[in-house]
Amino acid sequence: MPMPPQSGSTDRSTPSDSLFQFGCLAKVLRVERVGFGGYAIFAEGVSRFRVQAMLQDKPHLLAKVEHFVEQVEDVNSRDGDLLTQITAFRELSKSFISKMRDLQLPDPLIAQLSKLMDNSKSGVLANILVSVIETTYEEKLEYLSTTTLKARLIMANEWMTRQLHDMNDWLMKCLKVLKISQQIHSNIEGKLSKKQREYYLRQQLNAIKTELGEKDEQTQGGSAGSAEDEEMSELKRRIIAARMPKEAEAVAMREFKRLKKLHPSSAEWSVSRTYLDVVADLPWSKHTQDVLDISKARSQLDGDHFGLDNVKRRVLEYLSVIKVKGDLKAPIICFVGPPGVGKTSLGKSIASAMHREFHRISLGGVRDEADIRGHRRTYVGALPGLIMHGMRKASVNNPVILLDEIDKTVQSSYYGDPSAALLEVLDPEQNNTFTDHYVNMPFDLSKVLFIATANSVDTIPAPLLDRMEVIQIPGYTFEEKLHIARQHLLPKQIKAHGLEVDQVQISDETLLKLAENYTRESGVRNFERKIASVVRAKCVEWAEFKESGNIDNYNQHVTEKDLETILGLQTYEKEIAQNDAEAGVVTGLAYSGSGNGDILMIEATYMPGDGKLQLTGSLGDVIRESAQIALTWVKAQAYELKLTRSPNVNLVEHRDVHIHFPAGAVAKDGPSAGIALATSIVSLFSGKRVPTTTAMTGEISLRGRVLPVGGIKEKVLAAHRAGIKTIILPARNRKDVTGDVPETIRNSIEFVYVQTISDVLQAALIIDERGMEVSSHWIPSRLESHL
Ligand SMILES: Nc1ncnc2c1ncn2[C@@H]1O[C@H](COP(=O)(O)OP(=O)(O)OP(=O)(O)O)[C@@H](O)[C@H]1O
Repeated sequence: MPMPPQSGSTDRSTPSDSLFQFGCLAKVLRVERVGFGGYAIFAEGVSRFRVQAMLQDKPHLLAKVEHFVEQVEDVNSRDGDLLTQITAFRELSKSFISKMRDLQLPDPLIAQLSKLMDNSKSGVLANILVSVIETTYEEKLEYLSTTTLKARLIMANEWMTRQLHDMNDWLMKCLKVLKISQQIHSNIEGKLSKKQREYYLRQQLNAIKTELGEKDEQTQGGSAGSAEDEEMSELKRRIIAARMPKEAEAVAMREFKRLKKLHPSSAEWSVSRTYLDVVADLPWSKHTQDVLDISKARSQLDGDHFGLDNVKRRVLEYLSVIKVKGDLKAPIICFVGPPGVGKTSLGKSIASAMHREFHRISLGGVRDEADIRGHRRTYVGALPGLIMHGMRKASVNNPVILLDEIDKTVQSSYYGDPSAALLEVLDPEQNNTFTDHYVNMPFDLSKVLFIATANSVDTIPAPLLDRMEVIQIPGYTFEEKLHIARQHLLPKQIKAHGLEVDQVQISDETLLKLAENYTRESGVRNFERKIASVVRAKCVEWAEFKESGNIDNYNQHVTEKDLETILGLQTYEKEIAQNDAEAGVVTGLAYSGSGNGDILMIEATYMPGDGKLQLTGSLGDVIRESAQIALTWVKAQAYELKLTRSPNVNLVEHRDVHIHFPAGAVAKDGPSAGIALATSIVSLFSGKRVPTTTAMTGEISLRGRVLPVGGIKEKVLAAHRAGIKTIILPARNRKDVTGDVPETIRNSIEFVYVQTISDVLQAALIIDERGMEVSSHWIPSRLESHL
């Protein structure tokens, strides 16, 4: 039904007489309850109409009307006057926008208004603008009753020109325009977000308050009571409470002011808000009080970890220096060792010994510099890097941060070099002004105690390694594992399963068998898992007996037989000792990048051919070159080694040699198989065999010298686990054996230290074709006399 355009009609007895003859047909979009008993109606104008005849007064007005279809502007129109008016109106609209910019209205508001201007026909736009600019009531009625577009534009242009002179008063009206435009261009129902509605309502409220003179415009942003304002003041409070350095606080406050000006529904608003949240959360000045009691730290480390005496001593020295010197400008310590030897848990112990917060950052697989240093805020979904994230999590500026698996970062990828970003973090001279790309302000990391862990130093970039003090944590012997299990792992697992310590009892022999037969690792992680399986099985047993009321029949002892029932048949055995020796087969020792030692079988054979060397078993370049060197050396020494009858005969003239490293799926590399390769070739051609209980490691040079290699302790432990009785090692590795290898192992293995490959052959090839020991005298290389 048409609505009277004059809601304030005074003469109710003859309504039809007091009504204006023109009206506006409107579509009701929404009716809302406003306060007590009041309603707000949101309506969208559809078209003009004129009353032709009043048909009825009561119970409601009924009239016969004539509708006017809105005249649409036609750019091809021949009416020059109309086109002039349209152009003038468009110009005025532009001035309107630029005036709004001058008034520094929020950018999103201006953007939306210009969009509306670009997309709306001049007629529609004129209707909107005339309804909000200052016009008299009569002028409004005149506008309503004007049905031609040209006439209406003439009026709009005149009034807008008038209005533009006093644009300041328009400030609030502009907001109204925006609201109207939104209602026209979107289906209001459900489309306006809660925040948008809140924003518009608050703007209206402010306008009303300004009208009533209750408050001035400056204070409009801070109206108390509104949830959003409370949120903003809370944010401001947090920024101030963070007690940032002066410059940082100035940046944060500037951002905060910008945030206040932004529209809450804009993307920029949430970006800015998240940023301020992060910045306010960072522990700029919060820290915990260090408690550096060296004797307490010692007992904490002893209580948490068995053995590792060298490591603990070094850690205590480190802590003492911090205590005496009072700052952390000591090199960052890096624990290097195979998996499961307690590197991470040592870091935790250090943190609790110092009463500091602990946070672990896993660097495994990090390949992007931005992972460390964050993304610039201009990126969609930008976040701070791992370091700042860690600081936010730790919520104090002096935590212990463990950079786990620092050797596993991907170096120099397409996305930048993460280790380059770590250089700044780890340099005590530079890290007091670490700048994350996201936070974009310097943050002081100098109070943080960084500890790094790695499985091997080989893959740590040299500049990074240079900033760290490496502390090696080698693998454990079975005896050590037994003690760790007895003192730590078993009680820990029993407790974790809700049992009492005396409810699961395992003898030392059984525990040792568990370690020897079911695990083959340098650390104790798998061992702990197996212990957990055993305890779990006992837990089930105990629960079943309890349920059946036969708790007295529960047997807390775990025997070796039980291990087989619970864990199945033993997974590993000392297989080496039981194999038969064969010509061309030699046991080498390997040290993998993950820090584990292992035995490495080498098999050689020959067949008719023309002297080619074939190598298989996933081999890298270095190990291939070692094989070439070994073959060249053997060919050069063939006569002296009694492999050929004359010095002029080529050992492999009519033969191809094939050397294979079983476990072909496992990649192998490095020079340390050199002496084993040479020995296997000599064994192949001489028919003399190497006992299966003899293993060897060492690099060879073309002149037959044996050069030292790394990973000795790991290799020796692996050999011991595999049942090796004799190990042939380079003489220059003697110090590694005496220094690192536990005495019990040193006593159970015979070590033969060698200078040349001739020494190796002498020590290794002691079984002839008939299985009898020979004491052949190997003639040293002619070249050696020149050494
Ligand atoms: N000497 C030890 N004394 C007591 N428990 C130990 C010892 N060494 C290792 N552990 C235990 O072994 C488990 C594995 O240790 P942790 O996770 O620290 O290994 P890691 O060296 O950091 O391994 P990775 O290199 O795979 O990260 C932990 O439960 C830890 O408490």
